[in-house]
Amino acid sequence: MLTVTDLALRRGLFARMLEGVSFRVGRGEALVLRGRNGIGKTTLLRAVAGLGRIEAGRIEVDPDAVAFAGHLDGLKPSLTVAENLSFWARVHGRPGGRQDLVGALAALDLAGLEDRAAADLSAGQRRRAGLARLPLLARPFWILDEPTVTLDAVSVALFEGLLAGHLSGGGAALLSSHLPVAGARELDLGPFVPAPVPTGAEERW
Ligand SMILES: Nc1ncnc2c1ncn2[C@@H]1O[C@H](COP(=O)(O)OP(=O)(O)OP(=O)(O)O)[C@@H](O)[C@H]1O
Repeated sequence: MLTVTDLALRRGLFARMLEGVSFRVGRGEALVLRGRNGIGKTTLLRAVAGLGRIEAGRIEVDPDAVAFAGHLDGLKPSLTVAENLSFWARVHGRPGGRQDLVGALAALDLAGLEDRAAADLSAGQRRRAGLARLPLLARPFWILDEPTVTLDAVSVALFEGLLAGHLSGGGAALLSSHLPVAGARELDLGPFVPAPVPTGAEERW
């Protein structure tokens, strides 16, 4: 479902990172990116989601298969939970009527919170509202940036159940997490390797 070949990325103008990264994620698989703070996990996830610049290499994935739940929850604070989910459904070409949200709200234990403004949610509730787009959009490839941050043990178990159901239904996922994720393979992005100085630069200096 995803093939990444010899990838190098850049964030901003000067910060080059992650040279020669290659991996595949197939149906029924989850792969967790591991590495120190700042190594480039978010940058890599954003690139796979089509949100970042590729310095070298190739990313092969069907963009219409992707549902991205980023490090920030992507919720507009002044809108209610239901309005936020409706917005996300419609942006992805799905119906976003009240009835269409029921399953996703239940899956993330948000029933009863649908009319609360996102600004008034607790951190864990906000994270669950951000993750509710996954069952809502029903897309086969999930890209998740630290999905369990701020979740309590019950909510982590809820998320793991959701992920397990997604994988057993033929879906796939690429995640970053500093915590273990049940049933997932891991890719250690290793130590940061500075980019080589471009040929000829020494003479100019
Ligand atoms: N907009 C930006 N412009 C320039 N550099 C940036 C920008 N955003 C992030 N960076 C840098 O890019 C590097 C990779 O950041 P990234 O967020 O991908 O790391 P990460 O592995 O996800 O870290 P963490 O575990 O802390 O979430 C960091 O050194 C960071 O400071």
